[in-house]
Amino acid sequence: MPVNNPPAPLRPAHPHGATLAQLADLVGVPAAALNGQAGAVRVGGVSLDSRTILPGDLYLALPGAKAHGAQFAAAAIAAGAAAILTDDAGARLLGGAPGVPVLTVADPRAVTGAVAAAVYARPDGARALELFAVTGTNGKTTTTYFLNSLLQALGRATGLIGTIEILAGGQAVPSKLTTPESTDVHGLLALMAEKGLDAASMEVSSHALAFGRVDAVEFSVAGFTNLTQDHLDLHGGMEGYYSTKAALFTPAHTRHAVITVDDAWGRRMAAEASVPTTTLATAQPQPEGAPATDSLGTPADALADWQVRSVRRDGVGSRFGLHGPRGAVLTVRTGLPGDFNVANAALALLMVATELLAQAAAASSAVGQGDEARQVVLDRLQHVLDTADPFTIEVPGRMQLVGTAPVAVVDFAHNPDALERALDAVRPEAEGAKLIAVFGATGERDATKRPIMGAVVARGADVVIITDDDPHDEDPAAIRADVLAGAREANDREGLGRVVEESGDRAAAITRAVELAGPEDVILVAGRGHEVYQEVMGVNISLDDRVELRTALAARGFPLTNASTIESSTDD
Ligand SMILES: CC(=O)N[C@H]1[C@@H](OP(=O)(O)OP(=O)(O)OC[C@H]2O[C@@H](n3ccc(=O)[nH]c3=O)[C@H](O)[C@@H]2O)O[C@H](CO)[C@@H](O)[C@@H]1O[C@H](C)C(=O)N[C@@H](C)C(=O)N[C@H](CCC(=O)O)C(=O)O
Ligand SMILES: Nc1ncnc2c1ncn2[C@@H]1O[C@H](COP(=O)(O)OP(=O)(O)OP(=O)(O)O)[C@@H](O)[C@H]1O
Repeated sequence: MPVNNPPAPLRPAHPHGATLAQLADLVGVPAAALNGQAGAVRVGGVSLDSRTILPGDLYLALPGAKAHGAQFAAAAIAAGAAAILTDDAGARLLGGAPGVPVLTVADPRAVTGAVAAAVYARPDGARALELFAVTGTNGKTTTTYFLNSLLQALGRATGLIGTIEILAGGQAVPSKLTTPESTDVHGLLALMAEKGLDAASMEVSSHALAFGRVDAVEFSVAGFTNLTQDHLDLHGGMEGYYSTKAALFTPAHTRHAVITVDDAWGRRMAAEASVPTTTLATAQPQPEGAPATDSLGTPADALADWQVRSVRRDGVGSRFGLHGPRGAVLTVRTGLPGDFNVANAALALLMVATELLAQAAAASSAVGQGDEARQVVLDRLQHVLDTADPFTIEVPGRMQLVGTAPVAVVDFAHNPDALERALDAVRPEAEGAKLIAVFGATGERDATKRPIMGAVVARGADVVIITDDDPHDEDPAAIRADVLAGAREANDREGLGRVVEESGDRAAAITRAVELAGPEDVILVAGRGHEVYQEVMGVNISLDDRVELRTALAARGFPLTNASTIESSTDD
């Protein structure tokens, strides 16, 4: 997702704010360091981007990979910044008399979350929202949408923060980052509380954890989906990626953890979590009755507190049972295709169940009615699952059905595991029917996954059309060459006999896929999901896979769905 012009920050209309003296105390700066009356200056907001400073804000001038925030201090002051917090290097860049008070700390990013939390805290210090966090390589967006839908079905007034959009009580704002900077996160949560919301679901990316974007945010329940290769450019390797994610499952961030233990990373996460943890196994026993195992051969199902069992196809979606301790069973349905959406639905349900069961246990322990209270929670959840069908929703660009014959799907899969699962989920059942995949890799992100993804598409699809994604500042032809090399190598070495084509223009690649399709075939356009711009050399070019696919299908007279989130998402 291109990040060119930061949007106006979403924050409360009536922030309580904090004085510089209070903030100096919080970050360990001696009061004597504040000259004259500076300690009495009250800041009403906080931002680490000069372009989103509002009058009276504290500007956090942080060192970055490309620049030092102090280089933008003049712009921040011109926008009305009342004070600056920075490091020694920033203070030197500011020179002697910037014109506003300056607080200097060794590592400003390390205190950013706490400062933002203090500025946006409610005067009574109360925690306003029940917060649910989802992390993992894949499934964060879908699981947060499922959480949001289930919480609403339970009567909660909800907010959502994630890759696609931010929902803050009647306002839907397209997202720039999966997890915004902590200054924006705290502003958003305060805005949600001001609007009377009482619960929110949030995606927490590994970048967010690495850059302290959820510092001083207290989650009720944090959920883990899975860990497979991605973002190795940031983390250096899987071990670094794992330990960054593991930081979420500590008392610094959450009160409870719900961890999917289908693979060895999940089991390690559950073993190392330092908060009360509930485990979930979603991998299906194969064959019937045998325990599910991971690549190390360990039975996941046998270790988990809750298990997904008896998955059955139901239309394009699935039905399953979620089995828990003491004979608990919840019967669940999701209308979204793929076993991974069974896992996402089970995780969302168990996160909410964990919170409700913890509340019920706390309320009933005094009167010794734990079992009854537990059953009331489970019955309520089952009632809502049966009546509201909360996991049958449209998640923009996630397994989104655009056409029916051929089945034509747009999906966000852009790493090896997601791609393999997405291809598997849409494989046509009719004999002789083809799966046609359109795919391309992003520039300036983990280049090692490109040939791997090329091979995955060649193995999973009958016809492969390799195209561009967001090249950013890289040469798109070179990115395609990396992906094509993986696809052709797998095709030749494994004798797959696939048709592999190249088409740099993504809209043309989608049209080509439709040209090659018959009504019995399936088209999967993977990698960009809900995105409506392609970023090429700093320029945003309008491109929406769903619109292109629909136009190409319509031109050939193929039947379309009436997916409702296509049009609206092109408005931003
Ligand atoms: C690697 C990374 O995450 N970098 C983030 C980081 O950049 P940086 O610290 O290097 O910033 P910089 O560009 O050197 O600028 C230094 C400072 O000057 C400030 N500045 C800069 C320009 C200006 O005019 N005024 C101004 O105040 C910046 O806000 C920054 O604080 O701080 C910036 C300010 O908030 C972020 O915009 C930037 O996100 C970049 C753009 C980004 O694309 N991040 C992606 C990779 C990311 O975080 N993705 C994950 C999800 C990944 C996934 O799961 O697929 C996400 O959570 O979205
Ligand atoms: N639980 C899952 N396991 C593996 N793949 C999944 C899972 N859920 C979804 N996917 C696949 O991954 C893609 C991305 O899903 P989703 O957007 O929900 O995850 P995400 O973690 O938010 O991804 P990102 O961080 O890249 O935005 C989907 O389009 C689908 O192909």
